[in-house]
Amino acid sequence: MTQENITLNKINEHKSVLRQEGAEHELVADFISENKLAKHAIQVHKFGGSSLATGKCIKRVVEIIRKNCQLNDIIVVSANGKNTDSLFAIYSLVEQSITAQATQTSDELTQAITDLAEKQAQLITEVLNANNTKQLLQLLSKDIAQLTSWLAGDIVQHHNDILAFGEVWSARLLSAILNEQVCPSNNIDARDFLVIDNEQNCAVDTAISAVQLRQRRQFGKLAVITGYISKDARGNSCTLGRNGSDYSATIIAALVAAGNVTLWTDVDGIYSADPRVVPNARKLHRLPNGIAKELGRLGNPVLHAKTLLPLINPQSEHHTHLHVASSFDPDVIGTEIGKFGQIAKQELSVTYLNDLLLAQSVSFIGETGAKAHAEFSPICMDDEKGFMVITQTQQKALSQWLASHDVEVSFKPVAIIATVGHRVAERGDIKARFKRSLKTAKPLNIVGSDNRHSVIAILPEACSIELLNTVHHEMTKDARHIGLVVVGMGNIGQRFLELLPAQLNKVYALENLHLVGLLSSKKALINNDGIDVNQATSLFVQDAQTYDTEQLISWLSHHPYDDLIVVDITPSEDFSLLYEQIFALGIHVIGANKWAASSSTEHYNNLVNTADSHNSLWLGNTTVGAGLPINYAIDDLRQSGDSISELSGIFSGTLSWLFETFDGSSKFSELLLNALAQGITEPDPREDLSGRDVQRKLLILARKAGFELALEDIDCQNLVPEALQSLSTSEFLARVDELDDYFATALTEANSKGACIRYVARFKYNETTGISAKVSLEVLPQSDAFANLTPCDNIFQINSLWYKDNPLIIRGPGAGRDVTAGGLHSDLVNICQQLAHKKNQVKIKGMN
Ligand SMILES: Nc1ncnc2c1ncn2[C@@H]1O[C@H](COP(=O)(O)OP(=O)(O)O)[C@@H](O)[C@H]1O
Ligand SMILES: N[C@@H](CC(=O)OP(=O)(O)O)C(=O)O
Repeated sequence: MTQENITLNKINEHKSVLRQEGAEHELVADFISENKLAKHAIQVHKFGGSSLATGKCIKRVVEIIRKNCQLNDIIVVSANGKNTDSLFAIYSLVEQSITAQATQTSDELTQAITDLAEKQAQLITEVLNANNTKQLLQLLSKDIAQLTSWLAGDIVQHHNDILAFGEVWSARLLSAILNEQVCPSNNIDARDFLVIDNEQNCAVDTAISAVQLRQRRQFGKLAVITGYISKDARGNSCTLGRNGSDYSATIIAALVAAGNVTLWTDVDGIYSADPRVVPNARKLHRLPNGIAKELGRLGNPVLHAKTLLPLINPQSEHHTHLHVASSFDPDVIGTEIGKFGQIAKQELSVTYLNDLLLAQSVSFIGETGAKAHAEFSPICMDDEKGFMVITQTQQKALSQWLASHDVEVSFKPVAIIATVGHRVAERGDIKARFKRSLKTAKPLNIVGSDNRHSVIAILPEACSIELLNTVHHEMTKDARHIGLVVVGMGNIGQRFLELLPAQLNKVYALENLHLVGLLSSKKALINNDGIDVNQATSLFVQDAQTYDTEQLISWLSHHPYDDLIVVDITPSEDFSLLYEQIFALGIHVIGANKWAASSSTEHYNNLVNTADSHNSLWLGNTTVGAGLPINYAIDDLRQSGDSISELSGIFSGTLSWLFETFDGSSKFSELLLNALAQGITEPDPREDLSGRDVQRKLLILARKAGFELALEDIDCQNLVPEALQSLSTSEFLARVDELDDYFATALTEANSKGACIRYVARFKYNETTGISAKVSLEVLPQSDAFANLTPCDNIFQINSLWYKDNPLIIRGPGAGRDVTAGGLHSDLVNICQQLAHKKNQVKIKGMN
């Protein structure tokens, strides 16, 4: 949200330069016209009552504005905390006292007004400097006098004027603190520009409202506008209904063609059920417009039913993004509401509404039913059975409407619980699950909504928290969307991708895994709506774009998945240096890349700690022995209580091939060139002969086994003589026969004792002598387990408390396309299985 913004300070600087140049006039026109350029489009930020409830909250909001806004943005505010509730309560005290003619209420009323005034005064005093405090307290006391006088008069006439105080005070206070601490700001009462038809339909007169808003905004000042309130054509105060400030924000966004609306609240997004009472609710990262609209209609408090209306205008080419974020945790990515592909459409939510009425009448059948539907937009309706579910406030109007048709109606109190998701009313499997989960609630009826995005059960009693949790669990128990990013489009990367479609089809644990990123060192193809796994490589070739690390980290920081797994199939040290940032974002890594796991002790420990503290998983079975389950075996022994004392074996497929094949019948150099031609060695065979690769692998395994050591703690015999070490590859290959004498002698000597030569890795731990580790050419008896391998095979031998005299041995191909890509798939399944047991964490202020 912050990236494209110019900070207020920068704008101010820019403005003062332009002012000196006498160019302010152009700038005014520039900023105030409805600018449709994405980078400069106006952003609307709406702060709900919960975000403005206390002095501390307000200061947090000021900080969000300082960081995220520019001067032509618009702030919309709700009443501080529960002030609207208090104003409603005060109003009904007066109503009651009028009907009951009771005198006692007047004390209660005085107390309620005093409490409200004191609370507001305390907020003012807490956040403003002395001068502004004085000024705002004077205005507050004038308002309280006005409120008291309205309450003593015709309260019905002033109903909305009374309710409006909450937003008026809140906007005035926020604007004052911004003026004092951040930037010039003007406080606008929406009743000065926002004209609606009537309170029932809240249809906005956009032409007049847009012109009046333009007149009210002042160049160079950040506008703070009251939410919730408006006026009718005669200038009377109106409200947009409870929670209506969200709707105010989107109306204003449409009036100024804003690029973005952020609804700042106390929860970090929209959840699959009310997170205050459903602890396992899932955050919906990307909510399709139609589903959001249906959720608002069916009771989701974060989304007022009308919020989306101003933003979904099929005639307009302009598109405004809508976000929900938490002002208590502004850096957490919230929910984005918009147009999304298949993955976002798979999410299900559960919502409920109590205090409704089931109206039954024959005139809800057929043609009159269609008319009733158009007139009342019921929660749900069945025009064959002749019933509709409406709100209590609609009862009177519906009765009158039916009376004019001369038909009878019966009303019964009911509640609804609904499962909401893309076209769920057409999904037999979802309807069946929903029905099963409702068994004990004995619903009166279950109907699909007109827009097909919900299945609604009509309940004879209020929806209990228990029922909500049961239904939610049943509908979402399998849901967890995991994004997969594959980095490295080389030989193994390609094979990994080739195997992916079949894996996704046959492995249950991968059910909700979606390929969303493909990266080479220079290009990236990223698609949050999923990349077709059957065409991954060709789509990459066709559509990948150049990228840099900053862009990559920014995308990783904002990904919309429950979990993201990065599979690093590169040999790149540079990429391994990003692991720490990746882990810090809670992203999991499967690394075939050896750099990170064999980096310096300090770096490695940092990585492990960062991954641990952010619940990021790190698997790297293929760093050693390709697909052979050596890392898993070591992990398993450690976790089971065994302690490993020795690790040894032949860890290099290349050196295994060379020494298994070298029998003296041809020169060592001939064999080496042959291996190079077959692709058995690295392009520069010295990388294999240096022993560094084996040294790194031994370090990785020893660390896995729980020992703290560094690369330097492992003695490494370089099989390349010093004279050949610093040559270019071609120079080395031209002089490769200089290796022959050494290996011929070593082989002859070994053979004379009935032994052979092998390049062996050995790690040993002894309580008294400590750690000893080396990788070197050894002379081994022909009977040794390491002596008789199929060329290219690896062998790993573990000695431990449990495998003392007769060691545990794992042996098999230690390199190759299929086994390595297969090993990576095995890590992938393993991570997905672990994630299936992970609990969600709902972030709500006060709850965690
Ligand atoms: N499905 C849901 N997803 C997110 N929040 C929900 C949901 N259902 C209920 N809530 C609750 O709605 C509250 C937000 O209500 P709202 O009145 O919009 O707040 P604000 O004061 O910011 O306007 C949050 O505290 C949240 O706990
Ligand atoms: N203050 C009004 C309007 C509103 O939208 O408030 P909030 O954003 O706190 O839900 C109400 O309580 O209904």
